[in-house]
Amino acid sequence: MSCPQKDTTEPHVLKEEVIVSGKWVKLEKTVYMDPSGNTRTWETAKRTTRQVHTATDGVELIAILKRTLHKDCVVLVKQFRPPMGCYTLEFPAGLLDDGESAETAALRELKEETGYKGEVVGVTPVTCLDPGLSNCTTQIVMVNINGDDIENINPSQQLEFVEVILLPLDEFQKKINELMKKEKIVVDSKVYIYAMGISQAYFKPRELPVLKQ
Ligand SMILES: Nc1nc(=O)[nH]c2c1ncn2[C@H]1C[C@H](O)[C@@H](COP(=O)(O)OP(=O)(O)O)O1
Repeated sequence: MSCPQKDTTEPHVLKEEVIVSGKWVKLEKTVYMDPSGNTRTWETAKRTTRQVHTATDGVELIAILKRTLHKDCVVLVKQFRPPMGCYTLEFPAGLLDDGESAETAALRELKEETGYKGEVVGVTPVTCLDPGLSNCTTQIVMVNINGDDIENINPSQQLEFVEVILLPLDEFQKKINELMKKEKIVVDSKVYIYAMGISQAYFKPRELPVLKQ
């Protein structure tokens, strides 16, 4: 018995037209062919700041502060974000400068936003942030901070309106939830997903039925 053939096309972008452009952000009409071969349009937001020769707009850091006789802590930043109209809790982050690698940008942003000097221990490929709205991309950089290092004992950050928040890794999700109860703050989804992943990895294996008895 033969299966009916389904007509499909490799979807692709045909044309991009700028509708309006500001200094930092532009709105485009994206004309594309869908998988059925129909021509359609999409409203797309883009940053104007993307550097040439890179597909990455910026970096975000999962920075872990490691100190003798202290619990390992995740380094977060709290700041007022105009598009949200409120304070947010995020990983330290920033846009790439011209010619900069993700690793270099991550260590520069860490120093600027938190005062800490770190060491890169891992980096993701280019990942998308909100692909139904925008072509914005990020690379997440894993960084360890030696908190016993003299340079990291009293870190002084350079940004007046950014508050550094340290939360213990072993109670990460619980501490975020407590902070959200105490303050009117919106948590970045990557931060919360990381917290859920850590909880899952630490605690869920112990919830296997056989181990619960
Ligand atoms: N969408 C934006 N609107 C602005 O009015 N200004 C913006 C936007 N995006 C970035 N910026 C400005 C604000 C900062 O002065 C610089 C660099 O931001 P950076 O620190 O690299 O990134 P964030 O910490 O994530 O803001 O760009």
